[in-house]
Amino acid sequence: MPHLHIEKFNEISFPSEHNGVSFNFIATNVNNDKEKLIAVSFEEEDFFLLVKEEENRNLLKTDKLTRPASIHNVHRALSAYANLAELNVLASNVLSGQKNIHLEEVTALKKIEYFANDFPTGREVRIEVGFGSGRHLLHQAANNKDILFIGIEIHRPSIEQVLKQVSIQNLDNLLVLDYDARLFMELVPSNLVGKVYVHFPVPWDKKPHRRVISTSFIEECRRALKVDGQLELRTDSENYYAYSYETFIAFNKTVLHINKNKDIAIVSKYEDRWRKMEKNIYDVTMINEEDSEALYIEGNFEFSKGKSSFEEILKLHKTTNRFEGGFIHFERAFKMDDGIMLRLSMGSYDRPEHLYLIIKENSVSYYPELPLKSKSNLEAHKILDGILNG
Ligand SMILES: C[S@@+](CC[C@H](N)C(=O)[O-])C[C@H]1O[C@@H](n2cnc3c(N)ncnc32)[C@H](O)[C@@H]1O
Repeated sequence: MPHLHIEKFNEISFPSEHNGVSFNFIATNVNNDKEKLIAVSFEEEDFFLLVKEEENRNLLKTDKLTRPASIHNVHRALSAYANLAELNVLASNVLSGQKNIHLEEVTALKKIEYFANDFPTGREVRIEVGFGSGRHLLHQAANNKDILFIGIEIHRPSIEQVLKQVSIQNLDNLLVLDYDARLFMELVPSNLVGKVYVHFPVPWDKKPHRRVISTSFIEECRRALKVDGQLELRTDSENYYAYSYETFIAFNKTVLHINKNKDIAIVSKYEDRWRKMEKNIYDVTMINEEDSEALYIEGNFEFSKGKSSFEEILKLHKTTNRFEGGFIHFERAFKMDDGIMLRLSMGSYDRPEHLYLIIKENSVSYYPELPLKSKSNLEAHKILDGILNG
């Protein structure tokens, strides 16, 4: 992740603009004034830069929660701030050059709003969850030109590597999304998808709630799959295979196929490694046999008028509110010139959203964008609105 190691942090006056980058406001952690967030707008993207003043080093870096679709924009914002605030930079991995030409040309990288606002439904869709090096995804897209492939990853270097290939191979049937696939599946229209590939997911033996395969993930996949559509899990972990089998078999009206050491058309980087180590590879394929009801999610993310005082709201810091099917946890609190900001996680336990909430005298708003419109997020929002009203 891009960062600058600086001698000392200097604050500019807000708002300011430099080299096309707008610096809108600064927020300081209420419980640690050595941690600050700088709100930036650049090329229609809003995000934070994070300042951390530590005992033996000071850093200006990417805020992981709000990082924009183009990492190039973080590089630009870091350089512009350093320049404007006349920071003495001791070490840096910030690039000063032009955008990678492949990334500039490629329109394949989409934000979640693209899918939330108008999901492409003109042709069959296939989804690959956690595509890693992208070998399988790129092979499938190149060989099935009339099908739209959507690749979902949370590892930025893998995303950039695949975008480069999309440009080199001139693929117009492949879209890429940097997002948690478990949440994404909730907004895929019903009966649209031909295949969902989950190849070599992280087993998360010690943190099973982070696994991609779960009852709710299978439920959403099944709803999104057309009749005869398939959810394909491939894993080298016997433990993950056993856990997944148990989770799949609880579903009615589905057909399951189990395979051991099946050969497939293209071998991923992980599979290559396991094959060389002569590990067993397990496939669980679920075939959907049912038509599902259309996706319909009701509700909005508006806040009601009137709320508790800033002091009362700041007391929420570190508290957790649990409700049926989900929770809201107030992770951090920040002070701004004209209000306060909370960082929270909320929604369902296995698919929480992490976001910021800006609270001013007459308004409450999510930053930089609304949560994904899912049932559990809407439920969490209703409860959050109630909490803010005391
Ligand atoms: C072990 S790698 C396998 C990569 C690739 N499928 C292969 O076979 O080589 C698992 C990948 O899943 C990604 N991943 C993990 N959790 C995810 C999630 N919730 N949503 C999207 N991608 C995820 C990780 O970043 C990682 O690249």
